[in-house]
Amino acid sequence: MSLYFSACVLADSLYKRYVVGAVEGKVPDLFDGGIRRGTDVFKALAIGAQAVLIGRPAVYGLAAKGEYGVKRVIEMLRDELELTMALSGCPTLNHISRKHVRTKPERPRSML
Ligand SMILES: Cc1cc2nc3c(=O)[nH]c(=O)nc-3n(C[C@H](O)[C@H](O)[C@H](O)COP(=O)(O)O)c2cc1C
Repeated sequence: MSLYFSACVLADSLYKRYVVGAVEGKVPDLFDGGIRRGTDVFKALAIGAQAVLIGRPAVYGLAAKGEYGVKRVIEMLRDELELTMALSGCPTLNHISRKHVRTKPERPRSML
């Protein structure tokens, strides 16, 4: 996700303008691809997604431990997301916002 996320945040204004802007709430804004941990879910929601999709992590869980493995993958993502929310001061999903993530150009300012 970090590479994927870098691409996303660098294109953040384009994403907002042409994706979120274009659909204008007419269709759900789903983030698909590269979700591997709860922090990835948090970042996707912060840049405007309403939900995320997972593909390979569920398949990996299935291959390792069958139905239980898929359940564990989802539990781990949820637990990591909840921890990230707690550490970020977000009591609910609605509290996650764009101000919780920084793009590469914004980074030096945040380090002052
Ligand atoms: C086993 C498997 C089958 C998939 N089949 C389809 C498909 O039939 N049509 C489709 O549009 N995407 C399909 N995908 C792509 C997923 O919907 C998703 O876009 C992709 O896995 C990226 O998410 P990930 O990084 O979490 O794997 C498939 C992915 C996997 C792993």
